[in-house]
Amino acid sequence: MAAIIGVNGIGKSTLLRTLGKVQPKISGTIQLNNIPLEKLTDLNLATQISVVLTEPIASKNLTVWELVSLGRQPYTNWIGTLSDVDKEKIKSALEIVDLTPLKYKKCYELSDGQLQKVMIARALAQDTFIILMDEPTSHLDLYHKVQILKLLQDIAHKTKKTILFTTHEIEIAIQLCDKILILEQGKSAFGEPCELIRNRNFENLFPSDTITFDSSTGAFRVNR
Ligand SMILES: Nc1ncnc2c1ncn2[C@@H]1O[C@H](COP(=O)(O)OP(=O)(O)OP(=O)(O)O)[C@@H](O)[C@H]1O
Repeated sequence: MAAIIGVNGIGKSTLLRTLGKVQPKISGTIQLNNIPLEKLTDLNLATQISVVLTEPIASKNLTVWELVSLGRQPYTNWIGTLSDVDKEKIKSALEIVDLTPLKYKKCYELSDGQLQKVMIARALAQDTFIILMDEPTSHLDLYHKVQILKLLQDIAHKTKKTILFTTHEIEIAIQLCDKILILEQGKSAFGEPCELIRNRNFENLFPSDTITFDSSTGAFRVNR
């Protein structure tokens, strides 16, 4: 599980959306298993990368089951008939995020935290080895932020999927992520949290007259 962090406007969402081919790249090359992203068809890509963005869900009128079943779209025929395998994948995705009891609820009836779990389940149902998520914990309270990120960590470790997400929750990311990418103007650091702390990579993230990073606790302190 890896997080992309950095100050507002540094380009976290742009990078994530570009990696998922949701928007065209500005420059450079992106390869997936040595194949340039632009050479892959959208359908092929949809079996390898699932993307969860911050845009509100188009139809909250769908039930939880229906929304999660959209994750099977790359595998179903053109009318979207679900096979037994599709149904099994949806069922297991709902079980992983603990939403089985809510499967017939309409999405507009859910809390923000439950809705976020539905989006994770949709990505799981898509059954890709890479999941990209843009700010999966925005609008959640501290407890639910930690709950969602622990769930993602658990999924990444148990299923061996790569989960890459953007976040402003740097301190939680330091505690839960295997790797962190710190986006900065001109240079970016990528590595294990402890390695980044050792290399003092968090220390210049914010203006030091306002916020300093305490490497002994892995936390930020507001300068009074
Ligand atoms: N590599 C780049 N080159 C030029 N412009 C860029 C690049 N990356 C991002 N931008 C532009 O910078 C602006 C902010 O980018 P983006 O929304 O990705 O930042 P962010 O880090 O996700 O911000 P926030 O934390 O506020 O959500 C956008 O207008 C985007 O088009």
